[in-house]
Amino acid sequence: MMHLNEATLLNNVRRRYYENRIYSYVANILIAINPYIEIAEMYTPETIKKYQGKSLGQQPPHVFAIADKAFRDMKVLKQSQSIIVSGESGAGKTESTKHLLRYLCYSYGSSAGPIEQKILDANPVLESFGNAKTTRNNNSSRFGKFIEVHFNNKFQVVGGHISHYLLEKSRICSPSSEERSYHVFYQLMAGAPDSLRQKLKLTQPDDFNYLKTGCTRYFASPASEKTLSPSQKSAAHAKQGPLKDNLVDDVQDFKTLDSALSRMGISDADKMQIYTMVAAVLHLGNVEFEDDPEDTRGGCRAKQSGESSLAIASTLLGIDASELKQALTSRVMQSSRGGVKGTVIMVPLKVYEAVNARDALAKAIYSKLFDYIVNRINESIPFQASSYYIGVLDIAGFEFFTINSFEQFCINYCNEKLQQFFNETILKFEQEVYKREGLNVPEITYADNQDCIDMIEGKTNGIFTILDEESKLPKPLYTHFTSELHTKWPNHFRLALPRSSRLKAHRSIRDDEGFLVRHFAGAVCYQTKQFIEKNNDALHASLEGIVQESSNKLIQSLFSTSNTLKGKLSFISVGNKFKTQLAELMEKLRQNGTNFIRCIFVYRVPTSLGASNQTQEWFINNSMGL
Ligand SMILES: Nc1ncnc2c1ncn2[C@@H]1O[C@H](COP(=O)(O)OP(=O)(O)OP(=O)(O)O)[C@@H](O)[C@H]1O
Repeated sequence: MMHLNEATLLNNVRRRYYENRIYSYVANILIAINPYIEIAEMYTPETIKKYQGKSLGQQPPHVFAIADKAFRDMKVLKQSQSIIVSGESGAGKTESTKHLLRYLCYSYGSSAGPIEQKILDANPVLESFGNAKTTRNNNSSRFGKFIEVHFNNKFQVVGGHISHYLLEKSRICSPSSEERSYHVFYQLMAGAPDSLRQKLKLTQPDDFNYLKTGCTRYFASPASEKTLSPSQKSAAHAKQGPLKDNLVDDVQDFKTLDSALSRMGISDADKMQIYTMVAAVLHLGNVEFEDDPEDTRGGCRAKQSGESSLAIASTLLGIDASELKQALTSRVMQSSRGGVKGTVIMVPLKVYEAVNARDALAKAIYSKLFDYIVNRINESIPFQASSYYIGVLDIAGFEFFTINSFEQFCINYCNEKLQQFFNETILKFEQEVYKREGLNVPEITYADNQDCIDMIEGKTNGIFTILDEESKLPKPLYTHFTSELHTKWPNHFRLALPRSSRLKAHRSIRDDEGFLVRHFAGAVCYQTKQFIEKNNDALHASLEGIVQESSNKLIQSLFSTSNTLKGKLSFISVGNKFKTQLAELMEKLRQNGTNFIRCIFVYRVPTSLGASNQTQEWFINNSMGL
């Protein structure tokens, strides 16, 4: 390109996109535009063959070329490789990841032998439990992942390993109105055989509090729709028909999930335990609470209308119904004087506290189930003698909404770390090459974001540390945490009060209810209201106690390792866990060779504008999240 700037680059990829050439290179970085249609011949076995052993540039730009480059670099440099796939939600990261894995397994495995098949089988399973319909993407991954494909010293695929990050938990109890919870809930209701649905007492999405706040329609093709009986459909589904997507079909996807689980070596009995836990979460959500007029201390009781749900949930969870009821409506406290444990007292919970306890239990069950599923996948793709691996990182890009909470804070922190890594790898490296070759290229300046990272993760006054300290107080308060933050970082360029936001909606947030971080990609204003709850992975002791004694072996084992401090509210820091996981990931990335893929999402031009100057303007303003 004669003139290289954002506008010419954008125009170039746009013109290529209109010719179905969705891939372009900027140096070694692949730009991938989501085509939203199947492009003929794009990913066929013949196309795979064309890229095998070819240097970048010998064939048109392609995600396969990056996979092959990683493979060749691994072989020649004798070094493990990473492929970092970035982009906003819906940009095509997960689809690119799947193509990369398919390419590696087909090209350098024993032509999709059992191990390769199991690596590929991980995708439908992960998607059932970790993906959901959002307003931006019908199949949005609500967790980050680093998938390693391991090779032996002959450079053949021998196994794999998946690490996962930050499953979005708020979705489990309250998906927002246009969105859905995790696919598996709908897949079970739409696609499981009658006998299984009856056993699990699964009816239709409207019947469950945890689903009915969101969209209750299934994804179904015309053929799948015909298999659904009226009793399986929600009112919205019956009225408006199914949601349609070429890649998502709840009826079909249940069958795919079930057979993928079997191929992974999960027995019918273990599958039953998995499905049971999924159903238990839904029934638990139907247990509701009201003030107890007989309790003088302002406690609550379970509503009569939810008794049958309580009974079903307890049966499925393998715990006694009355014990579950008690653990949801009260918690155990043990007074300690002078280090000696005193009497045990039952503290009644208020309605909102019982609701929080119930939701915390549901989230804990589901997220532990997700951990278990990933562990089982990893057990199914073991390797003894791995020499090197190629790891593909598929993790959410920078997020900036009107309301930004703890999840956005963690994701944006992760993106700060990845941006720093990108700066180190690409920009520093390029400049070293220019210098070495004596090219007179002016030095490229870029904003160093170490100060932002330090402010977030620093051991003494980092935001995560301040949050953890607040969480350990007897009565943690988000307003106190927020004030502490502003006090400890009064004049830092990266941290400001919400009122300094350019957005009107943020300027009305009180000083002790939010903070603004000037990230590398822009300023984001965070609302701290739920930071303390979202940063705590612990259940209160009474609840933890009863699930640990469940007669359901899977539930018992999943909760057995938890470190409950008997008689006290324990605290398990989500932020700290993420920080540690991310440090491990960055360490791996730094040791490996690196390849970058940047996915871009193209908004479709409203057809109402037609071919006009307005369309052109719309496109320039809205088209690509570069
Ligand atoms: N290469 C492709 N060819 C055809 N369609 C694609 C391609 N890549 C993505 N899509 C379409 O775009 C949708 C969104 O892609 P994908 O799920 O990969 O996005 P993502 O970046 O992983 O989003 P999220 O962060 O929400 O998980 C897919 O479900 C598919 O319909």
